[in-house]
Amino acid sequence: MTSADANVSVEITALRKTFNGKAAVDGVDLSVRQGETLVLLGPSGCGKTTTMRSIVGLEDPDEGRITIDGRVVFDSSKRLHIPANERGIGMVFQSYAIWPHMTVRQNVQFSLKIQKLAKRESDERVDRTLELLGLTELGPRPASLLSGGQMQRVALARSLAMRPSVLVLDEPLSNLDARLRERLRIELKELHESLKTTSIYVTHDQGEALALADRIGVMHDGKIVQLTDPVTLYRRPATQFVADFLGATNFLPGVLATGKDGTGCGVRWGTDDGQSAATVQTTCPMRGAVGDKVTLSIRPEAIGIAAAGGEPAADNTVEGVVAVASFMGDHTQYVVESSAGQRIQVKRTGNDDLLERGTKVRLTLPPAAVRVFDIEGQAWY
Ligand SMILES: Nc1ncnc2c1ncn2[C@@H]1O[C@H](COP(=O)(O)OP(=O)(O)OP(=O)(O)O)[C@@H](O)[C@H]1O
Repeated sequence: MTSADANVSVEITALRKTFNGKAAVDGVDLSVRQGETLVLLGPSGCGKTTTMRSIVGLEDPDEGRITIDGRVVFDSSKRLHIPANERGIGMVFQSYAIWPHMTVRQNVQFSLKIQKLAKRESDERVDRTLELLGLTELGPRPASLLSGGQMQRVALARSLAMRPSVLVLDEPLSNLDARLRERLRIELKELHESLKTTSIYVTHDQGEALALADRIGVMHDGKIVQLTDPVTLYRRPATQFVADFLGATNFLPGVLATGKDGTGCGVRWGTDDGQSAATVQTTCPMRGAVGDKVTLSIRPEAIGIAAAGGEPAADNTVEGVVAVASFMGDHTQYVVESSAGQRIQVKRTGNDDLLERGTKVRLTLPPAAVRVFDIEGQAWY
């Protein structure tokens, strides 16, 4: 019963879990590599927690198979379900779940009692873990007297002290305020770099996912719709849902105008019937027929903006008027009303002069930054 691939830590095959006849997890296949942080990201109700609870052993899935380091811990066809406490998984949840009547040190030590370690080894491990998480000074303090951030650090210390083969974290930072969340996010990242514990991290916070993940699996309606590294996910979303969920983007309706596979395709955009003046050349391969309805997507920071000087119309440019200009310190956020009537978001960083509301502008859409989605919302690569 061992996995063929030693680089795989957690292997999930055809996982399915229904509640009252409705699938919460609907055929998930997932391989988590040794030492990586894999983030499950998605909107509320998409099935992240149910997937995570199935891995940990707190949920009894209807179908599928789960292995951890080559050991089968769940197999519906064999009615095999190894209990949670025998799966060797450390868990950190949104609610801190630490014992308030114990000190910080006792909290961490208590988790090791289950492992029946010799006292000296247990003491050493506790010391090392407290040090790793910057909790040494707080060791004697009753856990009830800690701040939220400190409590979450204790919860993490408690799991890490057990040296789990896999660490599962479910929205561990979501009860903390924004500043603390950012600080702990950096600490988590550093901790992972030094320990390389295989981690599965569940969140609906895209910033957290991008910052922490080696790979992100985006979930939608119980399925993983894209699984890749953060940069690819952001730059090459596979579906319109992913493009929309991860970061801001402009969606513009258009009609396929030209194109041969291998050279990219051109889209008349602006209105559903393609009657506007602008043609956008893209590097996306041709996957449809001229006249098909498509949706263009371009990120606000990819669009160039400059005051219009009466230049002749050219491909990949759009004329418009600044409707909103918001200076945000490190960037400026514009909303431009295009000549075809769309409102297009543009984000500029750097020291460009601010373009005031009412300024006539020309937007530039670089071909490689434009993605094309068909009416099913699938991207063309
Ligand atoms: N114990 C349960 N009984 C009935 N329905 C459930 C149960 N647990 C989850 N569900 C349903 O299954 C679906 C997936 O829930 P799940 O908690 O896995 O989603 P999630 O992506 O983790 O959401 P959130 O971010 O809000 O926690 C939801 O529709 C939810 O209402």
